[in-house]
Amino acid sequence: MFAIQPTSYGGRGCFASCDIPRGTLVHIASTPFTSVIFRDFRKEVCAYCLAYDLGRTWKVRLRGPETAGMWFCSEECRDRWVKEEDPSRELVPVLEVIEQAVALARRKLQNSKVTEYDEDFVHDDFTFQTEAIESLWKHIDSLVMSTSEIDNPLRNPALKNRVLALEDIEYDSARLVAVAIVRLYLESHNTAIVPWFSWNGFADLESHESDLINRLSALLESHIRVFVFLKAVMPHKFQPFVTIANVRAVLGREAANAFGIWQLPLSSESECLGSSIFPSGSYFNHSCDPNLIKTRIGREMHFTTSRAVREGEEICISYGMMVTMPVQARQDLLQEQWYFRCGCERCMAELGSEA
Ligand SMILES: C[S@@+](CC[C@H](N)C(=O)[O-])C[C@H]1O[C@@H](n2cnc3c(N)ncnc32)[C@H](O)[C@@H]1O
Repeated sequence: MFAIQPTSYGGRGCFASCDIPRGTLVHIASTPFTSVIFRDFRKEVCAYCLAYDLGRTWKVRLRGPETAGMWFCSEECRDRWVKEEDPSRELVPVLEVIEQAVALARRKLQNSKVTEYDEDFVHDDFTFQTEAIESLWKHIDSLVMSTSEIDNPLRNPALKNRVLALEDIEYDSARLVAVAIVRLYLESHNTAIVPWFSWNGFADLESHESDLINRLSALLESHIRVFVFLKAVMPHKFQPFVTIANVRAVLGREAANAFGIWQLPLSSESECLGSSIFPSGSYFNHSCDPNLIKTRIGREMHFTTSRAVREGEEICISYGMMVTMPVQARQDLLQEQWYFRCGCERCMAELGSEA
């Protein structure tokens, strides 16, 4: 019903291949390539259908001793998660190891006097030039490589505190990256995958890594901690895939492509419960006069036309609740939160008439 083609203002976009009536469901993005329910909410959000009942704790856990930090609203959801997300049973042990490492790190941190890193890698005078960022990552690589042969980064004094003092949001990022790395591992072992589910399909998405860290220097330090943590805890067979390039690939793509898992029904009071990346749903550009509505139905994202669309017209969603704002406020919000200058037809027309 639509094809992905280049646009003149913002990379690729989705263009109608035929006339599409209003109210047509043009796409369903079903299983995320990777996703995470934020730590604060994970007991209250079903790991399969994402049901959230105003803070009620769900009771169903995985069968067996591993809990992998997941709660389910029903046994049916639990069994569907295992069947659809982890048929090869590679993911649960990885998530479990992360959970155990977090618990251990928290205990160690409580018993030690360490509350901060010995020294941040990103100093006040750090310049966010590409070369500076690349050479910092090279430095991290050499620190990790010098220890990983014989041991893990927890034994390296320059890295240890960095792993121990991870923030909740960094554990969330670590889970998001770990799921993607398990997918990559499975793919490299020829486990059957659907096309939208390939690492290449994921890596083809846009990255906003440099915009992200240029705006908030702490994020570079944070990405480093996520990498070092995964290097320390991911089981041996996944280690060849725990590379700086892969960690940066996931975290950079999250910034440009993640769909927030918002509490339903959606309102300005809704909590953001987590984050999912659906490559197949990531080619819809933003418009301040959208003709497509995205709706979360359980764990799926549904994309439905909100008016009739002509063949050849671009189909766009709105990335946030901003269509009623004045043009400059919309531009500022999109730049601030999504790192791009909106080039949609409405903005161009309104900015043109203001000039
Ligand atoms: C989810 S991706 C959409 C697909 C993307 N255009 C691509 O080629 O991969 C979001 C990115 O597309 C670009 N984009 C989306 N809507 C835009 C708009 N209205 N104006 C300018 N750039 C836009 C921005 O770079 C944004 O970070």
